[in-house]
Amino acid sequence: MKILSAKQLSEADKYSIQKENITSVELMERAATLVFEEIHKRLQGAPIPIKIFCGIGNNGGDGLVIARHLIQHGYEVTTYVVNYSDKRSEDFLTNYEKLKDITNNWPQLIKNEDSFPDIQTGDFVIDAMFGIGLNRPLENWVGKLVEYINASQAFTLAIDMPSGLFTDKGPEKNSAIIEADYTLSFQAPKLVFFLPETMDYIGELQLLDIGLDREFLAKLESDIYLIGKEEAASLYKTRKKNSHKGDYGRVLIAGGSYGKMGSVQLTAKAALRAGTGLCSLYIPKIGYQIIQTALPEAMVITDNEEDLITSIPADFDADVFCFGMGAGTDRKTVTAFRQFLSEVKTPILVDADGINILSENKDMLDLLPEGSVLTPHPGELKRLIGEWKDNFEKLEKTRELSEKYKVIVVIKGAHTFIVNGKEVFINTSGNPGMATAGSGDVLSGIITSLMGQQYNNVAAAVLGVYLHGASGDIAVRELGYESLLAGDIADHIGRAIMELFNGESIDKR
Ligand SMILES: NC(=O)C1=CN([C@@H]2O[C@H](COP(=O)(O)OP(=O)(O)OC[C@H]3O[C@@H](n4cnc5c(N)ncnc54)[C@H](OP(=O)(O)O)[C@@H]3O)[C@@H](O)[C@H]2O)[C@@H](O)CC1
Ligand SMILES: Nc1ncnc2c1ncn2[C@@H]1O[C@H](COP(=O)(O)OP(=O)(O)O)[C@@H](O)[C@H]1O
Ligand SMILES: [K+]
Repeated sequence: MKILSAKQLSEADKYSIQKENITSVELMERAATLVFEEIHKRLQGAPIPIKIFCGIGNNGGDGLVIARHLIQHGYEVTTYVVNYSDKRSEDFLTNYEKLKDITNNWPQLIKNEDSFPDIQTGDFVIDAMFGIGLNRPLENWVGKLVEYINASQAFTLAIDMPSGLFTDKGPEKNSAIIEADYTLSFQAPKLVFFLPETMDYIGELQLLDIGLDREFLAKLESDIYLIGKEEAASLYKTRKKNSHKGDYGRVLIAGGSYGKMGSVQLTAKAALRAGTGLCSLYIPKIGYQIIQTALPEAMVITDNEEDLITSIPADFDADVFCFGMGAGTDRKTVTAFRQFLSEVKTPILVDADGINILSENKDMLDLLPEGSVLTPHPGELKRLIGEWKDNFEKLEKTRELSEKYKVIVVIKGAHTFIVNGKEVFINTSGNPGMATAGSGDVLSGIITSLMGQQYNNVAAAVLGVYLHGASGDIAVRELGYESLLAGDIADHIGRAIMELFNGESIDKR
């Protein structure tokens, strides 16, 4: 699904109005009625005090429509107009009159701090103050009102987006933003819903299809895509009955050092679970017995050195190489990686200490084969691209790095971002149970495995990240967040692949 900007969404509104030959107030009625239906479905007429805070633009207009329907269905509603200026939008005014026509309980005006209403913890607050039209931070008493609502602890539903949040840029420091428990957003997801610094304001997210023109939406250009089950399933390649292990990739995973052999073991296990035909590991001598015992399906080659890696065989017959987990940054390992990069021809996946080595030796970035994949967590990314002022800048700097070195960068996080030049894919699977040691190693194994199975490298990264999160989601249902181990993520990859197709076994499709 495409992520659209505020400008594109307004254009889509305008186009759809023209094409369908409806008025903008009719579109508002349609959108806000959908919101009302969602609320009604859940509340089922419950006598909960509902307090709707409306701005004076079209987001406020939505709030007035929602108020009208709720009142007509017998709910206990108080409507407030946050009267920050006299410039009321036409559609707001139309719905203001319509609301006055059906109730004597007219909207109350809020004009300063003295007119803030009482809000109880058990109230249901609807935030219809500002949507995609916000163009500057909320100030003075309007900002204070937002903080007052947040402090109330009442359940808060944001319409289209939490008030105070911009659609296409990061918030200014200390600005007032509604901390929603739930956001019902129109038509398309907005980028800020997924960025680390703003995602917490959204609460749970639900998108409402308000029926904007499909052809127009399809033609809108966007480089940013949201990846869910449907998108992931479309990337999946079925297996042929007439095939053998050589068809599913020869993988070489190089890494590990004294005390860190678990990392490569997790990567190799994940690669095998994700379908790799032949998996070999290149590790220091110390790891030989550990790996052979823990993972009999993998083959092992050892370095001459006992505790760390001092060479990596670039001439090994592999479709894809993976380097970095648990490898350390000893001078000898840096030299080995440099030598390997100067010889290797196929794209590689670089994680963890591999990325740290690149950060400390930036000239080595030039040696990365085109289409290689880097999988930094934010700390590793910072070492690679330097500090950023907000997540929009982080994304821009990552795009520059990706374009300059022709590599795919996977920024790991609660929502992992896969950056391929200008293109960005945002993952939606995964859960906080996955914030556990080694889960990044498992991700590297899955992506490497798919690269080896002849997925193109971008598809491997996108599908790999989705499957990693989906495996974690399945494992957590059995184990709970706290108990989830990285190895459990690896163990559930098969189920995650099957769930792409609603649980059907897919090997004979
Ligand atoms: N047909 C459609 O288009 C549909 C639209 N829909 C709905 O419309 C919403 C967009 O509506 P919108 O464009 O009217 O913008 P909105 O978010 O209400 O705010 C604009 C107002 O805020 C003001 N303002 C801005 N920043 C401010 C600040 N910091 N402090 C104070 N004031 C500030 C700004 O004033 P100005 O900058 O001109 O002074 C203006 O008055 C969208 O999110 C969705 O909910 C749906 O019904 C579907 C159909
Ligand atoms: N809250 C979360 N929601 C979803 N995924 C998460 C969450 N926390 C961590 N993850 C995922 O877990 C992995 C952690 O990777 P990383 O930080 O490299 O861990 P490690 O180095 O211990 O292997 C990433 O893929 C990340 O996306
Ligand atoms: K809002």
